Amino acid sequence: MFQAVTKTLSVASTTYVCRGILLGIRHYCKKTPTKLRVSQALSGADLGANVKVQGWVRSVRPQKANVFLHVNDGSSLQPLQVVAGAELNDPLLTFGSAVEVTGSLKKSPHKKQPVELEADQITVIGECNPVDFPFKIKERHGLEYIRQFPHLRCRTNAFSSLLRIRSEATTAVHSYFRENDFVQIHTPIITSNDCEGAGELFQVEPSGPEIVEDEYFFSVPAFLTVSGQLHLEVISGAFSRVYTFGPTFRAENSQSRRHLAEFYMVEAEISFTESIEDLTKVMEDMFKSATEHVLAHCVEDVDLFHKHVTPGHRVSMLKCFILSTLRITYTEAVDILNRSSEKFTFPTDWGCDLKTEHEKYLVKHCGNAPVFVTDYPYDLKPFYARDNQDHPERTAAAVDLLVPGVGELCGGSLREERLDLLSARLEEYLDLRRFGSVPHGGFGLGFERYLQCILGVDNIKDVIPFPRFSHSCLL
Ligand SMILES: NC(=O)C[C@H](N)C(=O)O
Repeated sequence: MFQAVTKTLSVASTTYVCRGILLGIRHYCKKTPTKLRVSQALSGADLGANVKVQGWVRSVRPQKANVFLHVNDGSSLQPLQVVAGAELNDPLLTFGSAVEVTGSLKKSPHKKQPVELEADQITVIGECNPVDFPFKIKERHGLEYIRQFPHLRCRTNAFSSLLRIRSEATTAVHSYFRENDFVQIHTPIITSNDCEGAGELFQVEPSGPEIVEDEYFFSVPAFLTVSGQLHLEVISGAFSRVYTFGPTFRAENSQSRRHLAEFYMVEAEISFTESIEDLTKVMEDMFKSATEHVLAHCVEDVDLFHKHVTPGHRVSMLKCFILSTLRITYTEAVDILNRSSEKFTFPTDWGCDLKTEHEKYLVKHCGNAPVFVTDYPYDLKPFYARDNQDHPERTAAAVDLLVPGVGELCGGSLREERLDLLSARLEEYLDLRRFGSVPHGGFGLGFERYLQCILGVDNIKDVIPFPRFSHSCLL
């Protein structure tokens, strides 16, 4: 069609048409700049290109002839510097406003900021009144302050770093399991069992007028899961390595800095595991591998935390990561506590539960590094933990990982696979042991506590996007 038309034109007019087309293409190219994320723009791969960047203004510095902006879109800690002629300045260009900038990417003379965007158009997409905005340009706001604004704290450097690290740590956990031949199982959120038997359950029932009184929706009482362990144990009867990583719920009426009503738990179950050391080794490897991954992939974000948000944390975090983790038995732990000159509030006799003050002391005693405590008194552990059948003290093949600043991060046990021993303890668990039962073990790791641990964050509410705890369900 195009050829047929041009054939009828004179040479001059053909040239004219071609030039027109070329100009049209150029015009079209200019009109459709490549859309880039801030991280892509900063990588320097598109120097000289006509690009469009969308994000939120992190700073505005008007000068005589120019206005300088920092724009970020959550893809990197570093914002993109935008340089525009003073004529593009606009009173609506304020800290927190959402903008779209088009222009060309240039090499910048500043070492810290190697790429900048020379703007030829800036559009304010969403206004932000800086007087009402809770964060101010040059102020460093503490985690406690920004926690009051759950809908806006992702705009701060600290929390946006946290979210990127959290995402990368999630990938790291999945990578570890994938590389080690585990199969991921989606265990249910709604369940009729209370795995731990600890009674910290949220009951699930529909709301609304259709509810028939005295009738359960599922015909039996149903709850939000407190642990995926029992479902993993079912699957581990056919798959020797399984894991799950999802939301977990505990109705603990606690406002502590280590508890949430909704948190993420990493749980694994490994068949043909015969010693607590084999299980401990998997916990240790996962912990190290995930931390190594986070350190390698989130250099700037982790640095921000260790330098500004939780200064001084780096050393102990690196220790957690580099050293192989100490192992002590519960009996040794109690000996350490009893030999110390520390005055504890709670008793430290053999058989007593280890309280936060004890865990803190043990971690300090072990050089402010993580420590695995194994072989707890049988009566302290849930019904499924394997009886070590030792004397005179009876212990269970269970292990907890204690870490600086957080206390218990991870807990696991060999599961009692011997039907006769278990039958004395719990009727319902028995069918899992009737058909091809094998020695196995598993563990659960509180993902938020892990983040607290590697970043040195004191309060668990600061490492989850939307914290839920008693009397608080904001947003
Ligand atoms: N999967 C596990 O071993 C975790 C353990 N059931 C807990 O909830 O702490």
